[in-house]
Amino acid sequence: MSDRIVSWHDAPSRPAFTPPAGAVDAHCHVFGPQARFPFSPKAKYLPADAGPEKLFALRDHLGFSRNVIVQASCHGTDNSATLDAIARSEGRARGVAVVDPAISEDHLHRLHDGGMRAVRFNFLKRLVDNAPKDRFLDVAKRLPAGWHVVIYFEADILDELRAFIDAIPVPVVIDHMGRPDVTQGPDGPDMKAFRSLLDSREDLWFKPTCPDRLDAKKEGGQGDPWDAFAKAVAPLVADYPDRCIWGTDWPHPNMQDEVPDDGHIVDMIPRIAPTAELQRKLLVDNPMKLYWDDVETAG
Ligand SMILES: O=C(O)/C=C(\CC(=O)C(=O)O)C(=O)O
Repeated sequence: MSDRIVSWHDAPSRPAFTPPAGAVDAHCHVFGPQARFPFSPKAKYLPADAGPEKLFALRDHLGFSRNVIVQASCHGTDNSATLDAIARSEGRARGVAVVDPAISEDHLHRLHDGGMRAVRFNFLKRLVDNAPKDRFLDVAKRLPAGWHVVIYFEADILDELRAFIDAIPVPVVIDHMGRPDVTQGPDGPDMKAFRSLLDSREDLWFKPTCPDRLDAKKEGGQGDPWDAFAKAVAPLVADYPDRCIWGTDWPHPNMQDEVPDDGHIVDMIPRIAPTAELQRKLLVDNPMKLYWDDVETAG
């Protein structure tokens, strides 16, 4: 297939920021390789291969120790590519699965054995055909012990999702803060609404991630170095330091028109988490609690 998309930098810079020992890149994906792991017939984008070797080389290049690999929508509900990457990581990766809500308990436990610790519910219309809340809630009630739910949505449907989120009986992690308009600033309506969601339950976590998406030129932002993102997001990390986790979002699905430099993405970290204590929480303590609660110390 000649038109498979490349959405990642082939030679990202080395960041100026050095992550603390044991740092986790808690939001990244793998694509294929397609010859072994074909994309879903329902995929909304067809990327070039971005497999585990590339991901682990990037992890080392950026100074990270671990990855949380989130099943990308182009692989649908067949988690084989993500499970294969976890299996190749020598214990240094765990995952977030996407499942058919009718999945059996047995299958969920096999996913657990393969390193999955959460399911993702994706509400972006450009990525999935449907997002059945009642069926999502049913599977949320049947997850293995210790699992959580990851939700991906855009700010304009937050209100509509509140009752659904309230009803989820396990901890919830929100991808990219529910995609607020960061150009509104830290006190804009989108950030206010997101703070009100965070205040509604203690076991709600978030990813202060994707400056490249949220402050993209095509979203009305300025692009790299993503100053509006830094300004809007730093106060959120300061106010909820025990409930945030961070990731690169490599290989940046659908970002082929404004491919970010991963070194620059990492250099956003000290701008939103300026102290060593905040950095340790964001990159080590918090993701370890969610994904490696069976491991005593990071490293
Ligand atoms: O991965 C992300 O963070 C965002 C994505 C892709 C995605 O979620 C998927 O394919 O499942 C996006 O906004 O296109």
